[in-house]
Amino acid sequence: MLKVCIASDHRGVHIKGRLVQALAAAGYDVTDEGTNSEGAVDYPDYAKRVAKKVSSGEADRGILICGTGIGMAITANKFAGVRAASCYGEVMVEMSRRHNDVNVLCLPGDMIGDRPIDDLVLLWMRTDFDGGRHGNRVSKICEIEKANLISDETTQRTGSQHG
Ligand SMILES: O=C(CO)[C@H](O)[C@H](O)[C@H](O)COP(=O)(O)O
Repeated sequence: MLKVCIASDHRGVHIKGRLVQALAAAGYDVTDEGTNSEGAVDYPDYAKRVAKKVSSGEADRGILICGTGIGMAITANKFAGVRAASCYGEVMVEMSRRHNDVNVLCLPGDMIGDRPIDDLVLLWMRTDFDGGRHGNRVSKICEIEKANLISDETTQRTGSQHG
């Protein structure tokens, strides 16, 4: 059974609990990486916990929830082998698996509110990658990632434009 790791910031914590229960009830091996209160936290800290596990192979899939899913996706995509996308709605969720082999689903807590999304997340969990021409394209993403890692090492780029 797939291992799935889940985390949220304060804008997604109201959804995380019920998703943990739904995933466990469906037989997935779920690890909850927090946050566990509504106190404000920084989404990169939680995206990192999940993305590290997916990147290392400790988890097969990750699920992250913040206000929009965008900050979580930006952070998770910094980790090798992670393909994270902010998706909401059946088509986006299904296509993220079938065409992009997305392994970290990022959800917009602000847009979900109290609506049940268990079915949407379970759809994402059970949808397989189509492979074929999509496999060639995802391989190109992996090649770009590999080349960028090497060029980062050689150019020793450091620093940030923010903060
Ligand atoms: O990461 C986000 C945006 O991409 C999330 O929406 C965060 O949850 C949001 O930025 C947190 O903002 P807050 O005003 O500190 O609650």
